[in-house]
Amino acid sequence: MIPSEAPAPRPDVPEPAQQHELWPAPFVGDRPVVAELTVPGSKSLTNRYLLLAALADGPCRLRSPLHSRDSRLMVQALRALGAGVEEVAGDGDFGPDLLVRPAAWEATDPVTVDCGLAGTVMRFVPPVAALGRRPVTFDGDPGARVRPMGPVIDALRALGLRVEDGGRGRLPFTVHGTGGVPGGELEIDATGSSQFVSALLLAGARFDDGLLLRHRGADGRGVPSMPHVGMTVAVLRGLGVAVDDSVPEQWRVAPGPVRAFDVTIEQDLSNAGPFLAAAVVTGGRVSVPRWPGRTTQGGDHWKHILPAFGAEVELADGTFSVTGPPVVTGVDLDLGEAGELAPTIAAVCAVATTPSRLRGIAHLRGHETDRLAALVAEINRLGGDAEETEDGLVIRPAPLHGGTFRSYEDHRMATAGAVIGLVVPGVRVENIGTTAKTLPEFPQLWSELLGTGRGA
Ligand SMILES: O=C(O)C1=C[C@@H](OP(=O)(O)O)[C@@H](O)[C@H](O)C1
Ligand SMILES: C=C(OP(=O)(O)O)C(=O)O
Repeated sequence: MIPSEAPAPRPDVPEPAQQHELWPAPFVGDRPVVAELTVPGSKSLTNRYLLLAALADGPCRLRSPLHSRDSRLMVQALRALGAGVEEVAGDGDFGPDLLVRPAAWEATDPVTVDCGLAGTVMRFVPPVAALGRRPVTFDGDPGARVRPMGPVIDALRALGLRVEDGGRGRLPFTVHGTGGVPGGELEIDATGSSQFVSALLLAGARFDDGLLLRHRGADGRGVPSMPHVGMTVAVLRGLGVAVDDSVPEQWRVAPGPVRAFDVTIEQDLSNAGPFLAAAVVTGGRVSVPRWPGRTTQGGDHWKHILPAFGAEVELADGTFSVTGPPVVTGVDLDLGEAGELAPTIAAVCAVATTPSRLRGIAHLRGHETDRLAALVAEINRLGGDAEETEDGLVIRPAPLHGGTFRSYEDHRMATAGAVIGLVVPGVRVENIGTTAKTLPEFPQLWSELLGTGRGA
């Protein structure tokens, strides 16, 4: 069944009063996209290092960090908690470096933290706020107020903190720190997001007794996006924090200092995705220099995912290249480890010549929007044939036509619309500016990719 007008994916979130501009997605038709480009720094690495700098035992430097809405919200949150963050000139292509002076925890006056729509801010900052002495109120966009937060709030309570949330288990809520967290053993259900695990591990070394954290999923379900937990563990170890993850779904963080650091942030491999997908859907070739040889980023999965569509991939001399196939075939993929990549993948599936099935991504219903509903609605609005399953999507080939592709304040919905628009004439993406969440340069980089931008 192909509904002509699908329901709004988030009926619980009011429509923005303001009408957003429609961005005419550049259409290339039969012209293969051939380009080389790099993208700004990783959101996940930038926001982890920013947070850990506020907890470190001395001043820290982030080189080539991401500068986007999510990273700015993290900076503002850490400043509110008493850390100093300053921009200094660096060698990065996408903005200055950041110098961070760790937080002083003595202040007692109440503050408010705006989480925007950033999962890394709304989940990672509250356990850090618990270390201080001031009441910290967390709030965010209307879309953030429906994102799952319960496991972090419950964990803080289990650690002895007072958290006022009006019984909602969501934003807004206030954490009342008392100047320290005893720590100890905790059990949470992190089936809704890996960020619940990361949030507690990131602060865990600063708890008096450290932390022993166990995941116990409803119906035995596991933690999604596990590479992001792996990233958290690797970053902590790199800063001298002892983490034992030898038992599945259990993590022990030893109490101790977080060593001050000077790091260079890798480019965001998940955000490289739409550009790589451009090669796939147009039968072109896109290369990304400075691809890390070893990385904890989930975006490294492109190496395994893009060949499933028939593309050829190569990593040579630090440059990752993708050559698109003559005919894009559908895929059957479990994306439980890489849910963040699903909107881009779904866009490629929508223009593939055979059916696709994406599995293991039920938790995408709690991302920036309900991504499963949003993808179905927007692919079908263009004449596609997409359907939700219990844990993912089925997308069948159908002739697509132009029209509006709504983005629901979701950066990855907006870039998914751009990918489809490359090969479907007349696609207009609503609010392309929402890409500022993690990639404010998207419209310019997309023009450069197509040889129509600066320096073309
Ligand atoms: O820890 C992180 O930096 C992230 C974890 C993942 O969250 P989920 O586990 O909720 O998918 C990912 O999708 C998100 O974009 C970033
Ligand atoms: C799920 C995402 O973001 P967040 O960090 O806000 O959860 C994402 O960027 O795809």
